[in-house]
Amino acid sequence: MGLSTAYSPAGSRLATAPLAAAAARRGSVQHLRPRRPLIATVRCSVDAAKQVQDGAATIAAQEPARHKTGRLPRFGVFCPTYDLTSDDKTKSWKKLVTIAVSGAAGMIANHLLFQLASGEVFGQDQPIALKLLGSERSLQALEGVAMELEDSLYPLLREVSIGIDPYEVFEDADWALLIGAKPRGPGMERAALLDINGQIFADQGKALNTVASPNVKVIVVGNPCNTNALICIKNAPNIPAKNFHALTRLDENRAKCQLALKAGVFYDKVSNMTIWGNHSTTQVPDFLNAKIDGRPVKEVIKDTKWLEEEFTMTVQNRGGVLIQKWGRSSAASTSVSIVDAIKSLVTPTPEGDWFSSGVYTTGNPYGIAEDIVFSMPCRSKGDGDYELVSDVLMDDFLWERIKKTEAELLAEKKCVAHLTGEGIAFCDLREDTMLPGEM
Ligand SMILES: NC(=O)C1=CN([C@@H]2O[C@H](COP(=O)(O)OP(=O)(O)OC[C@H]3O[C@@H](n4cnc5c(N)ncnc54)[C@H](OP(=O)(O)O)[C@@H]3O)[C@@H](O)[C@H]2O)C=CC1
Ligand SMILES: O=C([O-])CC(=O)C(=O)O
Repeated sequence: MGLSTAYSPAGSRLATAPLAAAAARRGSVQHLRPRRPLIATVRCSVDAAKQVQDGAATIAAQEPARHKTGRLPRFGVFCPTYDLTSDDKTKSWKKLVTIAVSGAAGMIANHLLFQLASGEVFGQDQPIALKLLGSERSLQALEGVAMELEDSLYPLLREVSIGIDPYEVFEDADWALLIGAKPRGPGMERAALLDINGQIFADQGKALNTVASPNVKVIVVGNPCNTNALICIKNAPNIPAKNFHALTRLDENRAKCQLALKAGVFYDKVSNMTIWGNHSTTQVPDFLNAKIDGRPVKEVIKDTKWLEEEFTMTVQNRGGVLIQKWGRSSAASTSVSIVDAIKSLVTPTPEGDWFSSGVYTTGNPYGIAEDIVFSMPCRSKGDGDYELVSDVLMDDFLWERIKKTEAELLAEKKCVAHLTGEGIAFCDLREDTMLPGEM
């Protein structure tokens, strides 16, 4: 079987043709693709060692693959030399779902990609294509990830492709799981993190707007995820704002775990768990509306001081405590929570229950400031969409804390005004609040 690794210049006709087609489908192109070097890799051999050695093969070797597929170069048996569609005809599978994942060589993705490929997330009759976004920095690692996916022989995994250009990787994506982001380093101001990562999400929002499926569902994981999601929304005007989520499901799962432990019940007895607000230490785990075995938490756990103080702080700081113990931030449990978040959108929410997600606030029934991304209680019919739950209780304790996390998000929004098209950024983060992973 042939082998090639190719480097292609930006803007080649072959590279841009699919973009033009996507733009034509959409009717208008809001953002033109920036011209910059493109590195894409073709993997059409099972000889991994030779692949790594052959790091700089020719453009010519890559172009035939692009001609045949009109898509990103693929890996292994997913190369265009093998026609997978002839196999699919004999199977009663659903139509292929295309999932783009950024930060695909990172720790969270290293769990998530295998859960996606196994069928655990979208079901055993749902074939998937994985499109992995990396960078020049991570390209080799990304190839390693793709090789491991191949070696796992997942029947539902019908395509693996990698790239470092979001305009290629996000093409026709039905789901975009945006994980890649720079971690905050020692001594780094939150404002600097907002700016560096915000730039990544502005670029990726533009790319999604131009080439993804018009109804793509986007889950932003990379921190600060609420504000990154807002930046994405503002840079993707063709995609409904409702389609964007900031991941707060890990916080919900952490809160459920703490309540179950305190009440002496198994996790599955805890329901209606809302995380309000920002994925930061100002987040509000709502014990007023949560239930244990169908009963209000406050009827089961009568220790209000524990709920207001220890429970709340444990959930807010869980990520940081974990980093102190493990030396790295949560990766496996984050991946599980991304799986939970997707499943919550593609399966009907059980009657009377709900789930938390960071979503766009415009039109919310609670009186939370409009035009930010705020974690709130959601329900889904299982069609990928959701509605906000309106019948929730509110008291002074809960509302006061909701206002604090709202204030933080409004301040973060001002810091990224230059990335949302709202003018000149002014960053005045009074308290330098933390991501859950920082303490
Ligand atoms: N919302 C939530 O609940 C949680 C969010 N997180 C966040 O998820 C993100 C990813 O976490 P994790 O997978 O553990 O992190 P890793 O460090 O393992 O991977 C992150 C990836 O981000 C990419 N990246 C993009 N820009 C930069 C940059 N400037 N410097 C360094 N890396 C960059 C890198 O990929 P490449 O080079 O390919 O771009 C890297 O592989 C982080 O922002 C983390 O804070 C973590 C836990 C929970
Ligand atoms: O700060 C981080 O990277 C980790 C994080 O979000 C969490 O554990 O909730």
